[in-house]
Amino acid sequence: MAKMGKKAVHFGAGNIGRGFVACFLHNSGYEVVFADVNGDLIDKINATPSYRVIEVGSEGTSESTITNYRAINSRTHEEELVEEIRTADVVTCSVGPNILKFIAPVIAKGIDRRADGPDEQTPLHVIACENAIGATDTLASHIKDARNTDPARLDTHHLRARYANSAIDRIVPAQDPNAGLDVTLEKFFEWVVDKTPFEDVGIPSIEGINWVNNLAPFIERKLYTVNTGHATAAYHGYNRRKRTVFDALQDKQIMAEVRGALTETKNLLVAKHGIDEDAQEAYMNKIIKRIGNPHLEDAVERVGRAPLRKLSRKERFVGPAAEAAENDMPIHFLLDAIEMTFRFQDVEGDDESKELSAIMSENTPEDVVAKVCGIQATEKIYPRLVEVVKRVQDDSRED
Ligand SMILES: NC(=O)C1=CN([C@@H]2O[C@H](COP(=O)(O)OP(=O)(O)OC[C@H]3O[C@@H](n4cnc5c(N)ncnc54)[C@H](O)[C@@H]3O)[C@@H](O)[C@H]2O)C=CC1
Ligand SMILES: O=P(O)(O)OC[C@H]1O[C@](O)(CO)[C@@H](O)[C@@H]1O
Repeated sequence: MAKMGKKAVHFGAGNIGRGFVACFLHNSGYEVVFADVNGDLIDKINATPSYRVIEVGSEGTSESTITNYRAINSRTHEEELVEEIRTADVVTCSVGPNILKFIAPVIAKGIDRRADGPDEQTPLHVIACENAIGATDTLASHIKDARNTDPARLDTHHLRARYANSAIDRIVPAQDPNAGLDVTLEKFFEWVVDKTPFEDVGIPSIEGINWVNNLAPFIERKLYTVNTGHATAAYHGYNRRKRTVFDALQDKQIMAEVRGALTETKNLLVAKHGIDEDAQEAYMNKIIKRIGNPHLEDAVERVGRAPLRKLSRKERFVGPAAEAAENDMPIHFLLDAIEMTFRFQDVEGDDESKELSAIMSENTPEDVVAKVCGIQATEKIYPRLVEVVKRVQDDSRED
């Protein structure tokens, strides 16, 4: 039976927002106020009293029903949203790492209006649920930016808000446009949150969260296994004209590329975090099975979306490859995946793939590596990335 009275404001009423975060908040007794910029979606949410979350997998299908939510357009109804944040218990988001700076100002205004807890009001618990290392820290730094908050009150900000990083893992593919608000997703989920920022003010009771003291190994293991593997399959699949990730993994050569890339990240994770090698091997096999779920119909273009973000310094390919290279570990398969990512250009509906294409045609290989991957000439991986970029540029000139 759901407990009443708690409120969460969730930015981003998309796939992971409706299908995962809001679902868990609802099941834990929260009223969920969605904040989004998509007017049609807002109207649909406010006109639909419930939606279904449908879990699919080889074990069969199961459903749950989500109720007790509302939606606010953060572009047109800022004052209303500020008040919701002032009176909320939790703020979460799943908008994409590049959008965090845009949602920060309204959150900052809501926090500035709160009472200085914990006696008067418990500080707001803020958790960003994005595929990025330290996404909540990034959001917090935008919120605390003097342009967004009251600089005079920064030294008491921690009395009004606390920030915890998280790792979130669940495959939620693009949804059938005729499905309304319903979300179809995989059964598996993992949501790990750093509990240390909340310990003295109370950890929110959200069923399903694994609260930990040290998030770093969890987020790196997740990003460098699930996301590296998934994106490797997607980019190789895209370049070999496969439709879905499942289709890509039926190709033995692509499967070998995925296994190769994940073996390279496994070597790094084992050496860096002391993760047991057999446990990591088992995790890797489980991930390969998950990303190959035939029931998800997950298009390679969705999984490959935003290639510039995915080629950046702290992300799923360049992050582990740069670190492995510094430690003289093999990175052959990661470089293959990076090459396939550089070839993901001019994809319909993906602005970053168009931007990538322009960057590739207007810059030297050295400048591309610096601009896109954030890698310096002094780093061991640098000449190998330059070689990859040069090969992709040469091939495009021949086309
Ligand atoms: N779909 C998945 O399988 C998973 C996604 N994630 C992460 O979750 C985040 C969101 O991914 P999805 O839900 O798949 O994307 P999505 O595109 O389905 O949802 C994003 C939502 O954010 C909204 N939005 C955009 N700008 C906004 C703004 N300024 N203010 C408020 N809302 C705004 C969009 O209108 C959209 O409804 C990404 O960081 C992704 O990496 C993490 C784990 C799994
Ligand atoms: O925007 P991104 O980083 O591709 O995030 C979505 C990805 O997150 C994952 O669900 C993993 O949790 C991938 O399966 C999915 O493609």
